[in-house]
Amino acid sequence: MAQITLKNLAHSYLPNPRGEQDYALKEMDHVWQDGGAYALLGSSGCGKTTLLNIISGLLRPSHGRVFFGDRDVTDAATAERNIAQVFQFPVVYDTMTVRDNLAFPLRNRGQDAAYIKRRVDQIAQMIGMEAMLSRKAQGLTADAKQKISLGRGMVREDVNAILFDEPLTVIDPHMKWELRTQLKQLHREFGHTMIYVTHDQTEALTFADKVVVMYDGRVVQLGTPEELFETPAHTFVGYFIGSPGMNFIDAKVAGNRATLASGSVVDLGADHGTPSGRVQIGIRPEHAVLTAGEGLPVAIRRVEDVGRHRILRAELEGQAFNIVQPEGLQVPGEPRVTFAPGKVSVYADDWRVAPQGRAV
Ligand SMILES: Nc1ncnc2c1ncn2[C@@H]1O[C@H](COP(=O)(O)OP(=O)(O)OP(=O)(O)O)[C@@H](O)[C@H]1O
Repeated sequence: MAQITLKNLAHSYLPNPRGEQDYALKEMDHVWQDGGAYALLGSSGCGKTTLLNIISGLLRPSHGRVFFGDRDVTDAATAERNIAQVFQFPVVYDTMTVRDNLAFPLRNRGQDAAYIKRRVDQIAQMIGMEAMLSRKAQGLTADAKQKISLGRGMVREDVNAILFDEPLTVIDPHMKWELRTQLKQLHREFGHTMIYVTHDQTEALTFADKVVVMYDGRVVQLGTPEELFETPAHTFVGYFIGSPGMNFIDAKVAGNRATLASGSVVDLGADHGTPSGRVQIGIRPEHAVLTAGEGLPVAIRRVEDVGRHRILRAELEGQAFNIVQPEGLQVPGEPRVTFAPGKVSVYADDWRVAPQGRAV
């Protein structure tokens, strides 16, 4: 296992990139701790696969270096990096049995037969395929084949890292949840460095200890699921994490006061200085509270009942604004909204402005 370090890494697919816009990955410095379970999360085209391919050695970065531990592997081929990979679609040998497919990486490295049997049985149990070990892979469903790919990716205990690129795309929803839980269990047991690429926040937040959020070729935040929820470092994180995402309202900020376009003032609870650029305040729908008396006037456009709570689709200051209301509460006749103290974030040109005296 190894710590993975990216130094001044950047990548452009163009031979002569002219500016930042020509880079699929903008310059980044980044450390993936040995034994960490990371999810790499972001919408389509933000550079997740590019980054994963650079780590695995399928792609050579146009700038910067990649280290596994102290070793510079930038020019090392995938085979030399001692990693396991699981891709979006199954890669299995149809003519082999399920057992032989799972055993393949171990046999390749000359492990002894008793160990191989023990390890394959353990992995087969994890992916729920003990009963199929003697079957040929041919004719199995795509779902079953992908489980074999996952199992084969995890069968070796001595790899530097396991890289997963959207591995559950073809798996049915119920099994997805089960496999994710088992992957997490496996991580706890064996402590592999795992990097899991996905554009699905549920997948990322349930699998990973640390989530790396990418946007437009950059890592915009690396944090625990709780940090991403409570203190999004970038408006994209606020918008992407949560359901619905964070609300943003244009404002002017001075000290602990945010003044909105209508002249209404929101108390920020802490000094935020006088940020410049496009300044917005960000409020999670869960941190907005409907009242009948105090607060800002809000118009409720639609109510969606989603089980334990309701989502109120509203309008505040002429902009769309979502409120999550606990079950059992009523919408007042002339609704107003207040924000939970200390739960209003400030953004300047999309980046979070930390309250003074506190880290981001
Ligand atoms: N081989 C390539 N040649 C040229 N441009 C590419 C190539 N592969 C990816 N790109 C571009 O690089 C950017 C990042 O793509 P990448 O596949 O890394 O994103 P992604 O986040 O993995 O997206 P997805 O979730 O859709 O796979 C995109 O603008 C994409 O069009």
